Amino acid sequence: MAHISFDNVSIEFPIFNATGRSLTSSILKVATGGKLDADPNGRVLVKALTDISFSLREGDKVALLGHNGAGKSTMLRALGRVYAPTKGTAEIVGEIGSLIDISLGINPEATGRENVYIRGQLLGLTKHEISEKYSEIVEFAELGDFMEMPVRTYSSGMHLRLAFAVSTVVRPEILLMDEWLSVGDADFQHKAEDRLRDLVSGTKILAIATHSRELVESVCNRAIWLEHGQIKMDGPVAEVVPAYFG
Ligand SMILES: Nc1ncnc2c1ncn2[C@@H]1O[C@H](COP(=O)(O)OP(=O)(O)OP(=O)(O)O)[C@@H](O)[C@H]1O
Repeated sequence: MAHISFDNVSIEFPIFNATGRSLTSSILKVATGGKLDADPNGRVLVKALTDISFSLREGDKVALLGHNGAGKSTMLRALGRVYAPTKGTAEIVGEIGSLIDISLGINPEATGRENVYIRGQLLGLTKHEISEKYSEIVEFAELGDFMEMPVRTYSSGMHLRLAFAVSTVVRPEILLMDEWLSVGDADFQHKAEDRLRDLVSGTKILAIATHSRELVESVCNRAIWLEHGQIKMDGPVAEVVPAYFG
């Protein structure tokens, strides 16, 4: 059973070329973003997440809400095991799929076909699994003979079609998204929307960082509101969304 449990998780970034003296308050400054603090040596620390505790179980489709710098992306990266907690423990059980930065690993000098294999392997698929899904990916991306051309010859929309088609071919238990992907021209967007909805409905746990009320209300059943790296509210969409968006 896929599940996630964060117990007093904090994530801090030490900044090596800044000192506490550059902060307007020597102890703590809060503006937009996480909290800025200084360690005993006067080194600046960005406290991106502080004492975060929550658990997610199968069926949870959670929106991460919060102003710029509140900690949403850091939280997604912690959920994806990209960042380990500086303090506390994060237990993440289940196969993770990330639609954050779908172009990651795409090599402009390689052909579309070669990139399907590169990106597919980054997503955790074996060569054999990619070969099995290859025609589905090409059909979805509608790139035809361009699959044999280097990606540097693609338009930006074609590039995104390829990245989207490969990235959405996996069916993870835990799906992480940074906003709803909107790619390609009107026709492709329509197809992409259907594919994303299908992917989201098939996933066991979804975490999506977003600033869109409409998206939260149509896709999620739970919302976590982050403020300066801490949980301000965690509950059903019907409670958190009106409190956050007003
Ligand atoms: N690699 C990093 N090094 C230093 N500080 C970082 C790093 N990544 C994030 N931060 C800090 O952590 C805090 C949270 O950032 P994060 O990107 O998680 O916010 P966010 O809620 O996703 O914001 P946005 O809505 O603007 O995307 C911010 O104060 C940011 O400055």
